Amino acid sequence: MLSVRNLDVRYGQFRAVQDVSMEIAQGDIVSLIGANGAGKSTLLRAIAGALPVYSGSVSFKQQDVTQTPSSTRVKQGLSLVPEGRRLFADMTVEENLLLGTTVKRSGDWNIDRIFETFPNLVKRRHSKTGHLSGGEQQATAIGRALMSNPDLLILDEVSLGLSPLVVDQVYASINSLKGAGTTILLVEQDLGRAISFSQRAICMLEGKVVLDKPTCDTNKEEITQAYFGLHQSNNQEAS
Ligand SMILES: Nc1ncnc2c1ncn2[C@@H]1O[C@H](COP(=O)(O)OP(=O)(O)OP(=O)(O)O)[C@@H](O)[C@H]1O
Repeated sequence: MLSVRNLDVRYGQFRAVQDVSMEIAQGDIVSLIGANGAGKSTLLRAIAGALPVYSGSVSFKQQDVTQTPSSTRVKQGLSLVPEGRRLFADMTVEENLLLGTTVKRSGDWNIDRIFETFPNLVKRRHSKTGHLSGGEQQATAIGRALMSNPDLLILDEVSLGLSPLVVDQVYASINSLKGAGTTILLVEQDLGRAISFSQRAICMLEGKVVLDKPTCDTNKEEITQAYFGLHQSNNQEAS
């Protein structure tokens, strides 16, 4: 589904993402973990085409998309829910959701199914998103991405700014996507949740991937070590 090879992304001279490679297969659920500033958002934005790549490549469904505009990647089935949600505050929930259909990809997602998946949005259907709670905004942002019927859904910090209860609700909704076969790459800071929700954990430190393992083969301690740089090399077995 996604193949990232030796990716470098820079802000001026600063290498925010350094020599990152990863392969994500169809149906994989992958959590991206790392401290503030580790390069997670930069990597996700580069994969989605929102940031130019300095070197390396991104392939999506066997096609090199390294130089492809983000709008074309959405049409191809790659959708990013960015950190901070980026909704149109003066438009209603329904209007924001309908924006997701402008790419006209066929699939099972339509506005009725979004409201079934996120029942907390039903009563807010005609409210401007600027007036919504954080959880409602997050659900709208995820719903808008789903309206494009993505094959790969990338979620940057779904839990950011939400209360634990609302995070549970958002995850319960995302959980229903697993059954639908959608491939998901998400940033999750809660290691327990990352391990229980996803099949694979990728940890970044200072722009590099320092751990990439199936969650059944790792644990909180090993990921914590990688997170703080106590883990020496990628894919190193815990001793
Ligand atoms: N527009 C920018 N210009 C210059 N440097 C930037 C820019 N955006 C991010 N950076 C730097 O790049 C590095 C990686 O940032 P990035 O936002 O990708 O990290 P992150 O892992 O997503 O962090 P967080 O969890 O805080 O969102 C940081 O050192 C950050 O300061």
